[in-house]
Amino acid sequence: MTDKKSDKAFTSLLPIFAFIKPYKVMVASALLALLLTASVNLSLGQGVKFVIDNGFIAGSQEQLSSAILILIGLISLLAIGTFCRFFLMSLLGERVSGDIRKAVFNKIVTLHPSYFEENRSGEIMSRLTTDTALLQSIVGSSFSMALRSFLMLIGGIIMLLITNLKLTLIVLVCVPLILVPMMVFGRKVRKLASSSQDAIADIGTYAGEIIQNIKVVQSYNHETKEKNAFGSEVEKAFEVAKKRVRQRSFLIAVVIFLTFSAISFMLWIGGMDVLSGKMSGGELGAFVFYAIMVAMSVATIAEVYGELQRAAGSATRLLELLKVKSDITTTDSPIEVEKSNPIAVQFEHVNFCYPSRPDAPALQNIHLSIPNGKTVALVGPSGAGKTTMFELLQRFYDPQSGEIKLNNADITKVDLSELRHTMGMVPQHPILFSSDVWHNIRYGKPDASDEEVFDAAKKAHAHEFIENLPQGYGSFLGEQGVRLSGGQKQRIALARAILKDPDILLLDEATSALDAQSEYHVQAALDELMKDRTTVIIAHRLATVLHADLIVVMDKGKIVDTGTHSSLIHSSSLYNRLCELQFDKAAS
Ligand SMILES: Nc1ncnc2c1ncn2[C@@H]1O[C@H](COP(=O)(O)OP(=O)(O)OP(=O)(O)O)[C@@H](O)[C@H]1O
Repeated sequence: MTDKKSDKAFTSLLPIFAFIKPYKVMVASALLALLLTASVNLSLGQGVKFVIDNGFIAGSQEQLSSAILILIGLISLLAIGTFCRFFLMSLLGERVSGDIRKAVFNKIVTLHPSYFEENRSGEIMSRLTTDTALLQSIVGSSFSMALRSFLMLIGGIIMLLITNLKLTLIVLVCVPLILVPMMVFGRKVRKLASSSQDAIADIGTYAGEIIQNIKVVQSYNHETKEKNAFGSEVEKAFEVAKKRVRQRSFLIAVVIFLTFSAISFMLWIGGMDVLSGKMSGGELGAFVFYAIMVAMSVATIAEVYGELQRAAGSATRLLELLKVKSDITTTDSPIEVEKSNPIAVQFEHVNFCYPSRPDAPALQNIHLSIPNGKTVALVGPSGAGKTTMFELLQRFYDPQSGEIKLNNADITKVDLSELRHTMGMVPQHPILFSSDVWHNIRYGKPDASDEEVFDAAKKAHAHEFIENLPQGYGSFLGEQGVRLSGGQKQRIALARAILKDPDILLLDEATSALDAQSEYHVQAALDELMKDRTTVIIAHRLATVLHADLIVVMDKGKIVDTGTHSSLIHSSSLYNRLCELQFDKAAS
């Protein structure tokens, strides 16, 4: 039963061969080196025999010298072969794990966003790093170790049988006697090692969260509390490690005792035979050599077996990830969006629930026309579904029913990258990468010239402050752009969108109030960006709704009213209330 289960587990390793296949020559050379080292290893036993019988026992200095020379020759061959095998296999392991990492990452970046809601990012990261590292050690060392040990085991047993039948039978009885306790303890150690790894991972997660939220920790004076909590996590990990270390030490002691006792027993029996003249001293030497080789091979195979089992788990997880199909794909024969500048947008009876909440409609029967070149403002209380409209427009999700059209072309039939190329999104919280200003603005158009970047920054009213940064456009902005103020981050994000020059602009306004000067700059940049473009804005500011051609009032996933500011202020009680709450009371 267990065997069947592990057989099944091992078959999950098979797809790795697809990644090894391109490196056939490397594998073949490594196997050749492996064969060489295994046969040299086996002939070393004969070398030992020769040295003892022809050198020591025969008492001939000359023969001893030539025997040692042959031995050194064999050892040199062994060294060269081992170098080739180790170098090629390790390189193959690195190469293959690199390829797997790339394949996994390439998959991840194309997956639909809801995949990341169902699967924790920490887990996906560990597939990319830990699981691939485990496969690297499998390809780079375990496979070749297992193969080498297998060859040596078979070869060793044959040599033992040739050398002395009686002693061989003793060895074959002794090996399991040593192996069984080793495997029992080994399994315990492995279990403890994996829980020890889990405990260390917990420590990492804990510290990561505290570092990320350090300001909250400090402002609530929670340093001591966090120190204690972290301390107890560390102690927990230590307790697990202590158990593991104890078991491991015990394992080593037992192995040493059993192995050397068995060798002593063999020497005793073999020594008796030598004394009675039934075998030569050299034969006994060679025999001990082969017996140790057989025992070591069996031990290695047992160890590698455990490792392969663990790797099978990793491989299964990785391959599962590689097999995931994105829910959002381009059809085989995509249609073109009729080119008109700007482009009109149409929501036709759209109904949508997030996959994680199939019973809670986020949008219900949304029917809305956004004429080309116009600005539409979405307003509504929190959770009304405004952001969801943007998510659907960019096809991060597809609606369960209804259609969204750009110039009458259903967006699910349009090429996905073409669709996203058409749109430019400026999120409420600008997303900046830990890099310099160049990289962050060029994200909108990677091949933009320096002049184009300057131009976009100027239009976004960002050029001046960027020039004043310590290294100008080459200034590093820190993780998530921590080295910039809120208004500055927004203007960088706007410059990025200006550089992209999209047909449709999706703008999620910042809710946090900017100071008058930043507000002026951001508004001026926005005016520039919205000129002659179809624009949808999630509006939080009075200036925006006043300028909008159409205001769409949303609540609980539905459109409740549409109109202009002056009409809605009379006709829509919700809009009226929102204005009072959100905008300046006097103005509304
Ligand atoms: N990824 C998600 N998975 C499940 N439900 C979601 C997800 N994102 C949003 N929702 C739910 O969908 C509904 C609409 O959310 P949405 O973010 O569109 O509202 P919003 O109008 O943009 O609100 P806010 O102004 O607060 O940003 C809410 O009830 C929200 O809880």
